[in-house]
Amino acid sequence: MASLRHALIRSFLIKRGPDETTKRLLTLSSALNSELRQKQIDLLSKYPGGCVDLEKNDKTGIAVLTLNNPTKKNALTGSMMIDFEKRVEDLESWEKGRGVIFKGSGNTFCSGADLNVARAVGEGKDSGHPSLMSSFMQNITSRFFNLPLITVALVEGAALGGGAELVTCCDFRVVSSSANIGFVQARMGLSPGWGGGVRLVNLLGRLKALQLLSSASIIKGFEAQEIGLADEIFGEFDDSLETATSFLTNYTKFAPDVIKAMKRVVINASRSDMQSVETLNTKETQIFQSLCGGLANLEALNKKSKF
Ligand SMILES: CC[C@@H](C(=O)O)C(=O)SCCNC(=O)CCNC(=O)[C@H](O)C(C)(C)COP(=O)(O)OP(=O)(O)OC[C@H]1O[C@@H](n2cnc3c(N)ncnc32)[C@H](O)[C@@H]1OP(=O)(O)O
Repeated sequence: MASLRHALIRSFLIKRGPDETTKRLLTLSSALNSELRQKQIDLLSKYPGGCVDLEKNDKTGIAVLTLNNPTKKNALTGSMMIDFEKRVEDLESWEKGRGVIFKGSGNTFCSGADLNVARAVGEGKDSGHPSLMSSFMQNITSRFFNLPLITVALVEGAALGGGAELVTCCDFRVVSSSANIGFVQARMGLSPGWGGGVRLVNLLGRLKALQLLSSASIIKGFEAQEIGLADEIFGEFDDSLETATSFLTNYTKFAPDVIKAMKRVVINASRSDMQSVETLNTKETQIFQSLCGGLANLEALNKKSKF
C-alpha cells in the first residue's frame, strides 16, 4: 500500500510546478484515503455482533463508553470497531464534555478481537486484511487518546490482547485488584496492531514494555500499579463505576473549556511525539501484518486457547 502510494506521488512530482504539484498531491492523498477507508468499512462490516454504547451526562460532563458484547467477554467484532469510531466522533464534538470512563459490560473489560474476526483477518493476509484492520483501529484509538477530555479506563475481569491495547488509549487506568491484564499477542503468534505497542512503550518505558510483550504474562491489579500501568486499584466489594467516577472527578471539577484547554496543553506539548506516533504506527502495522495469518497465528487460533 505504502509503496504504491510513494510510486504514484513520485510520478506526480515529475514535470510539474510546485503549486500544481501540491494541489494534485492533496487530491491524490484524499482519494487514496477514501479508497482505504472504503476497504476498511467493507471488511469490518462483514463481522457483526455486539455494540459500543455511549451515555453522555451534560450536567456532570462525564460520559460512559461501554464495550457491549457480553456473551464473548466484550470481544470486539468488526461492527463494534465501526461503532467505536462513531462514538469517538460524537465525543470529539461534545461541548459540555469534561471526561470519559471507558469500560466493558458485565464486570469485564475486553477479551480482545473477536476470534472469528482475528481468524478471518489472518486468512485474508494476501489481500492486506491485517493491515486494514490495524490501521483502522490505530486511527480510532489515536483519536480517542487525543480527545480534549480526561479519559479513564475502568478495568475489571479480562483485558487481553487487543483488550490490553485499549487500556493504553486512556489518560488514566482504574483497575480491579483481580483484573487480568495481558498483552498475550505473542501467545497468539501476533504482535500488537492497534497502536498499543507504541503507547505501551510511551507509558511504561522500553524495558517494562518489552517484558510485558515478550513474556505475554497476565498481571493482576497490584502488579499493574507497581509498573505504572494502573493509577488506582479497587477491591471486590467496591462499586467499580462509582470508584472510577470519583477518581475522574478529581480532574473534571472545572468548566469544560478549562478542562479541554488543559488537555490541549498536554497534547500540544507532546505534538512532536504525535507526529512520530503516526510513523511508528505505520511500522507497527507492518510488523503485525508480517505475523498475522502466519503459521504460529493460525496454530494458536486452531487451538482455541483460553488464557
Ligand atoms: C487481532 C487482535 C489480537 C491481538 O492484538 O492480540 C487479539 O485481540 S486476538 C484475541 C485475544 N484474546 C483471546 O484469545 C481471549 C480468549 N478468551 C479467553 O482467554 C477467555 O475466554 C477469557 C476472556 C479469559 C474469559 O474466560 P472465562 O471467564 O472462563 O469465560 P469463557 O472462556 O467461558 O468465555 C465466555 C464466552 O466468551 C467467548 N470468548 C471469550 N473471548 C473471546 C474472543 N476474544 N473472541 C470470541 N469469543 C470469545 C468464549 O469462547 C465463551 O464462549 P462460549 O463457549 O460460546 O460460551
